[in-house]
Amino acid sequence: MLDTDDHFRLIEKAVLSGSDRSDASWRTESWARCLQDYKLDPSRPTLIDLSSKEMRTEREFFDNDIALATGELETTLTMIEGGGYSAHIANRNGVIISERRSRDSTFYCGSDRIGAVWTEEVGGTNGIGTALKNLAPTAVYLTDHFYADLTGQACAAAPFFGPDGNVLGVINLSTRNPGLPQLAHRVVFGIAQITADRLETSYFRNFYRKFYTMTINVEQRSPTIFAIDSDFRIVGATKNARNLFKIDDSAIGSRSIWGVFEKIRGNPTIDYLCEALRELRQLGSSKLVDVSLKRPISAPQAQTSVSISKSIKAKSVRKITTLAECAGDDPSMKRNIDILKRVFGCGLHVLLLGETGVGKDTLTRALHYESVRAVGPFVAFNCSAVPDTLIDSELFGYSGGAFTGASKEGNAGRIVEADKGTLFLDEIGDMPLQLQTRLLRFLETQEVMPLGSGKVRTVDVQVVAATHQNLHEKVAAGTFRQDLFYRLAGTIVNLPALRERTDLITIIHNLLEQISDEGPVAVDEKAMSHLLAHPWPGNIRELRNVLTRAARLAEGGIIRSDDLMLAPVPLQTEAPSPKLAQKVASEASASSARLPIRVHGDATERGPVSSKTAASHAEREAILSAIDSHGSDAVACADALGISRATLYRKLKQYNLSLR
Ligand SMILES: Nc1ncnc2c1ncn2[C@@H]1O[C@H](COP(=O)(O)OP(=O)(O)OP(=O)(O)O)[C@@H](O)[C@H]1O
Repeated sequence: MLDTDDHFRLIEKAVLSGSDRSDASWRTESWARCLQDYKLDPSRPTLIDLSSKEMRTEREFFDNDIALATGELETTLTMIEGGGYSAHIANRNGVIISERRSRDSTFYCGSDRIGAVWTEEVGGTNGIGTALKNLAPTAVYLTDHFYADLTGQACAAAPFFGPDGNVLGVINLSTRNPGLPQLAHRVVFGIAQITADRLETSYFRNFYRKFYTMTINVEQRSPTIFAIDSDFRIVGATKNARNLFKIDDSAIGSRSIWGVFEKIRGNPTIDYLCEALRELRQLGSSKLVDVSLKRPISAPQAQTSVSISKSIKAKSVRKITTLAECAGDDPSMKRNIDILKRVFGCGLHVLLLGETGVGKDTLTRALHYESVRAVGPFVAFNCSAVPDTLIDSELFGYSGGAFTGASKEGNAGRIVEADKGTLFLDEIGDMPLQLQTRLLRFLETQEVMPLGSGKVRTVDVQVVAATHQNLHEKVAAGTFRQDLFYRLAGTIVNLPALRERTDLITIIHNLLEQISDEGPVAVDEKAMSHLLAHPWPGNIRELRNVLTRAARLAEGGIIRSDDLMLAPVPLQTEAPSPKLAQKVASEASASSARLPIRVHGDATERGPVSSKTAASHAEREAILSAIDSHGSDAVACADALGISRATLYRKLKQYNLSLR
């Protein structure tokens, strides 16, 4: 340990002259902050320990994930045994919230205990605080410390980042071992960084456990991982992925992975990637999915390899329904699919008509994945989910800075993202009139010109449009262009409502196979007769929801009529799902004094038959409460309400609401 005066002189000289070892400018800068900004005295350490009450708040940062983190510390300690190190996790406030000590505590740094605050403002130059200040790994060896009292210890710290790209905490390894060579400490420093990266990866995978994760193994060590949904839309990206591929927050939840790889399309590895994604989707029922690609990829700045994994049981992964399953045993569906198979990919656009929940989206995906286009992207765009003002830029793209609020990077747009693949335009009836003209031009020429780019790009896209609305009526009312209708209607296919199909039993069996994750589930005779008699206004979606719930309630693997809880025939034209109906009912019951309401599907049925306004009011309240609980997570909100995302977006638009 250095004499206090000598240490002060060393600091003063470095700060005043700005001279220090060229590789230690970070140290001079930190010392300067300690002296000039925080007014610390190197001879008088003023360290802070938090009370156990205060610690409860500090731990909340890590919630239930603390076990995950301390598990990593254990592993790390076994790697550096013998050096006398202890391992810590500090939260983003610089407070140590978890600790693992080596068995021999001779070289334990007593001030590095749980509850100690190690921000640079309090602890001077130190591993945790300075790593947090610079958001970079930092090794603080002996006299690098600001306080003279700490110059006998060595620490190696590395920050790790949360799923939102912001710092989550710091891994710190420290020892007072006087015989420790600096070289050995450098090795430990490397291990601290590996631990931080592993932790970041674990948090990311855990946070996005319901999604696919795609890891790009770039030469840089920091984890480069994307979380993608089943439409290949990016729902999350690690800090390094954001930096490397220039992803900003506006891209999360909106850009597809194909847009990110746009610049490197044509690369054999991307084709390989498509192949693996297809494989991923086809993997059966309850296997863990982990697809790795070994071929090099020339992503920006690195020779890399790509691996995609889904770390949860495939039962939670939406299984791709096959064309055969879509057809079932219904002659009209078989005929429809026969026609669609012939025209798909041969230049004719397709228009699917049918009530909500009949399977328009599902059928389009099946067509895509069972066609030659399967190696290309499947891009779904819901015209009612995007505010009218954004449809243009989202669909046709824009170049960087094309308008106020546009991202610097620009956006290729969904049409370009779908190049060589399929574009599913859901709720086409909601496409604003002025954009219908633009869409028509694209359908005629297969050319797009992103906003502000001035460059025309030719693409090869199979378009499938869908709607539950009556387009003829819209054409007659002048809200849908007749020429667009005819252009889209290269092939028009009407999907039958579930009550019109002749194969309900087959569909029930197929659905039970898809949803029963804890062994086979059967339906008893009485329950089956109820299922066959129900009119299914919500079509396959409603049937699926009813069966999913019933399968959970079923005792001994047999669904009985009590498990079905079928809703009476709805009052509204578009049936809310059972879950939404239930929520609507309870909302209604809360406001029953003001709004007498009768809602189907619940024992709380009351009062005279409702006015539509009252039902809408309750429905709006139910949606608001889902948003309150799930914020901007559209999937969770839709799940909670028991409706599809598309319906959620439509209802948001209808009630003039938005996700937070
Ligand atoms: N043939 C099928 N077999 C099993 N499940 C199906 C089938 N068709 C549709 N589904 C399921 O029914 C639900 C609704 O399907 P989908 O979203 O494709 O309907 P949609 O007609 O596009 O609805 P909307 O008009 O509301 O967007 C989904 O959960 C889907 O998985």
